[in-house]
Order: sequence, then C-alpha cells, then structure tokens
Amino acid sequence: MFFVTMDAYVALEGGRVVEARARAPGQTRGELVFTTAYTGYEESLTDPSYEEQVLTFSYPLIGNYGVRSERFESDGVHPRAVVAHELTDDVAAWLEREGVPAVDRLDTRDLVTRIREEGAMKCGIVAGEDVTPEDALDQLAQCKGMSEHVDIGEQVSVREPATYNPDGSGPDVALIDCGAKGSIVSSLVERGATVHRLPYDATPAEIEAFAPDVLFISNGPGDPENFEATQDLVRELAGEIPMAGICLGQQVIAGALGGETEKMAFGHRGVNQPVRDLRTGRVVMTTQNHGYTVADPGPLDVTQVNVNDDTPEGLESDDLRVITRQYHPEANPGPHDTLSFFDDVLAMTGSRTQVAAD
Ligand SMILES: NC(=O)CC[C@H](N)C(=O)O
Repeated sequence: MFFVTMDAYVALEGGRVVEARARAPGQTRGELVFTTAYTGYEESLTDPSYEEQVLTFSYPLIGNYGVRSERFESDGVHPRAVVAHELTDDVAAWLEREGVPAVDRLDTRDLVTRIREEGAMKCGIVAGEDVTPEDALDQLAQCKGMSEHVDIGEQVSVREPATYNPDGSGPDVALIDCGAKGSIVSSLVERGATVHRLPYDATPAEIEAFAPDVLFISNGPGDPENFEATQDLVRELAGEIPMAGICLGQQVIAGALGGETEKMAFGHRGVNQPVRDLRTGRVVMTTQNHGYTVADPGPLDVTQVNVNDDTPEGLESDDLRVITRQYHPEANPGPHDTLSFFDDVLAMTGSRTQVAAD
C-alpha cells in the first residue's frame, strides 16, 4: 500500500477545503489562478505578474528539468503559493528556500474545472506540520480581491532607475517597470537598444531627462486601474513620443487614452493561446498570463484578437504611434512566433518628434 501524509489544506472561496501534501511549508492567501503551460515553470514562477496570486499548474508534473537561475525572469518567486499535482524535489526545495508555500497530490483537474466554471477565486493555503482546515479558512478570510491591491505597483517595480547597454548604438527605450520580466529588457538590448528602466510612477520630467525614442510600458500584476501614475504618464506623453506596451502595458495605455479594461472570468495563462492578426489573417501561437483585458480600446485600432474568445490581443494607432500586445512576445517561455514585435517597436522610433518641454 502507498500512503501519503496529507499535511496541507487549500480553502476555496465559498468555504470548500481541499486536502493536499505539503511540499514547502507556510501559510498564505491569494487569488487562485491556473496556467495550462506544460513548460516554463521557472519563468512563470519568477514572473512578477503573478504577484498576489496562487498559481495552479494544470500540467501534472512540474520540475522535471530542474531549476536553473538563467531562466529566471526576476530575482525571486512571485506567486504567493504554488499548487500542482506533483512537484519534483528540486522545485519543492527551491520554493522552500524562497519561503513560498507549495502543495501537491490534490486533484488539480477538479480545481481547474472549478476555476473555469466559477472564475479565478480567493483562496487560503496552509502547508506543514500541525496545520488545520481552520487555518486555511482563516487565511481565506483575510484574502483580498486582486483589484483591492492598490499598491501592487510599489511591490514589484524598481526603486531606482537602471540603465542596460548604455553604449548601445540603437534607440533609447524608457521602460516603465510595472513588474517587468527580465527578458523584455534582454529582447530590447539584443536588438541594440539602450534600456532605461524606470519606476512605475516616473514623471514626464524624469522621462524627458533620458530623451528616449520610445516609451515602453511593461507587463505587471493586478488591476491596470491601480496604475494611476503610469496612466497619467501615458496621457501626458501620448502623441509626443512613440509608445509600446506588453500585457499590463497594453491595458494601461488603452485605459489612459480613453478606453476601458475589465476583469476576465479566469483569464488566459498558458503557452498555446492562438492569436489572429486581422490584417493578414495569420494565426500565431502565444504565451499569455493575464486576468484583465481591454474592453474598449478607446482611440486605438484592434489589430489582433484571441481566436478562442475574440478579446483584443494587439492595439495600434499610426497617428499616436502606439503598438501594444496583450500576450508576451518576449516568449520566455516560448513559442517564439511573436519575437518580431520588438523589431516593430524599435522601427517606430525612426519617426520620433521632439518631446515637448514642460
Ligand atoms: N502579465 C501581465 O502583465 C498581466 C496583466 C494584468 N495584471 C492582468 O492580470 O491582466
């Protein structure tokens, strides 16, 4: 007989408690979401866009090719906790070192079905010796909804500006860090750009000091409406300087220019999300991780849509010189179908006009 000691509990919004096995101890809470990605767990777990969420992997075995820091997208693990059907010892040890609770040996098929039917939900999660179902329910009771995390930008952004590839011969990019993945920086640097990484609440005057050729709004966690300072910046500089955005960046730019965003039921998280370009009819496979979407693109044209649910995946405006993507063209993890986005962004810089002085 094969016995597994159950020493972890996951309390779901509504009060149901699911038993599991502790793989990294701790007690925490967050919005329970799932990814269908079957590869790229190191990248997902270090993606700042997962801040304040509990990440469930629908793929049953996570960790089968080890843990290598070269693949990390930031300095630490961002989900509050991790749920999988089976986590390898390597991943469990890494999460324990990072102080991130992790559980496995629960029916993730059932959990994912529930999230698909009821939407992303609050959860409490406890793992380790002596934890009880009541502890998990206590955590659940303290769990905030994603949109209630009003200071989430502060949690994930750089404190001080940083410059990458200072002697580059390419364009200067002002990257507004709302929780940027490292491979957005490297995708730009590889193409010769100099990247000035700036806090999410950088002011127009701070941007102008760098005289950048393009303003690039990064990915990031939570509700784009909570990035008011970033939206103000976009509004202020719109039309003055070309702009690009990825994921939260698309949402912030659309919201700032008069459009609207809304929460999705369970979002898109995975590495095989099909996207159709409306101009060419071509479909590409994309990597995604988002729970909000653009509901109204404002003055921007929708140029790409998700094949599954028609939500906007690409927004553009020739007049305003804006180009954004809802998916992750930096492709870490891949597929690599959409890397040319970075070439398109840098190509926009040829048409730069002077940034207006205050
Ligand atoms: N990856 C991201 O930038 C996520 C965007 C936003 N936080 C969302 O969940 O929709």
